[in-house]
Amino acid sequence: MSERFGHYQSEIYLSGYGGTTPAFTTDLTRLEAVAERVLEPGPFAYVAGGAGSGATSRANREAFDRWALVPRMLTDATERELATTVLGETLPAPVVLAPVGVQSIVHPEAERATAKAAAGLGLPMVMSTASSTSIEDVAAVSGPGPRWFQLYWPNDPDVCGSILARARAAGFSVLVVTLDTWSLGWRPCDLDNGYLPFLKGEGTAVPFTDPVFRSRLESAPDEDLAMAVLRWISMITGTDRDWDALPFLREHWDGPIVLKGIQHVDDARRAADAGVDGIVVSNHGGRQVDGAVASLDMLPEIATAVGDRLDVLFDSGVRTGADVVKALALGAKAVLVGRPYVYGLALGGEDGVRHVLRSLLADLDLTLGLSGHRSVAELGPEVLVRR
Ligand SMILES: Cc1cc2nc3c(=O)[nH]c(=O)nc-3n(C[C@H](O)[C@H](O)[C@H](O)COP(=O)(O)O)c2cc1C
Ligand SMILES: CCCCC(=O)C(=O)O
Repeated sequence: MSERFGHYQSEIYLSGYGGTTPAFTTDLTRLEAVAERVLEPGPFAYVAGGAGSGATSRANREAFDRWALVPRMLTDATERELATTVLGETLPAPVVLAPVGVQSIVHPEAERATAKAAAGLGLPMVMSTASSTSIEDVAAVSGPGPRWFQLYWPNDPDVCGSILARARAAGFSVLVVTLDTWSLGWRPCDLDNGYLPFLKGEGTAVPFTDPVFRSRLESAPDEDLAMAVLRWISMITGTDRDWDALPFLREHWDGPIVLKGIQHVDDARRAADAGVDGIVVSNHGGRQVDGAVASLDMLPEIATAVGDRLDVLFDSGVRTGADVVKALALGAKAVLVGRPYVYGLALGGEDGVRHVLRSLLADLDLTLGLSGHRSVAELGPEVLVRR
């Protein structure tokens, strides 16, 4: 265990057993229920909800239960190493904060609080294009560690270029391009509440602070919010692209490029052929296609096919240390975590995000060690059995 996480672990773990109760649960599978008590129905459903019947979100969790760890004994796992290298950068643990937009709907400090908590732990936060905070304001509170920026790809090339240039200038090095949300999925959970945060101007800080986007408007956003919002929504939704569009990104980004939302092995191969640096095997936490395959079920085949050509990352359904171990054993270099830290933000702002991340890291560290492994690099499919 590295010094860094040894400290987090002992503080949480020993204080818990010593009778000091945490501000809220250390069981990240219970966070949704706990956060529901503090959030308004609209924002809660927006965060917790999934596409359609919710089948994909459920499938994501069930897929983890079909794999089981087989602990090994007497392996001298007293000291564990969680650090790993992703996209050429060393991360203190194989955990990344997934891009989550509109964080102001759960806490006024929004992405600032999340960025500070991530920076304190040295973990990358992927800043969303749909953030409630501008690129420059997030950068100002980010730590010295790697900064990742997520792109919802505007169909106006000059606006896109301007946003990417700002992200580069603000020190973001990795570009994560989300492919699976070129339109919002069918989400009855939000339709039934009549709640879509963007229509209220939430999650528009990036375009509204962008000079090229603003030059496209007849009136400034504070004079005609509805028109500015509609202009933005029509730029980032409704346009699907094809593989021939990718060179545009290379022309406008000189760092690593990661494609998020890959589920089919042929798409993973195509991404590798296109020369991208990484992919996120993800179904957007079940928010886009109802009835889709669990993201974890596609990971082994994809990692086997392209893991030697690019970095394979994973998200959708990660809630526990064991989940992280399973995803790494099945070929992911690191996992992204979404809803759990958003619930932490809702429940306690920056401290709440930190509590969630530290709980996950402590659980990961203990699960790794008690299963008989000294480092995340040792994990492979042989540490699991299929139930
Ligand atoms: C409220 C919310 C907002 C999200 N916003 C974005 C976004 O702006 N960009 C993006 O690429 N993914 C977005 N996602 C998807 C996450 O990046 C991630 O794929 C997903 O949450 C992972 O699943 P999990 O929540 O089960 O961990 C969002 C997810 C949630 C819950
Ligand atoms: C344009 C969609 C942004 C938010 C998002 O990705 C989600 O709600 O899942």
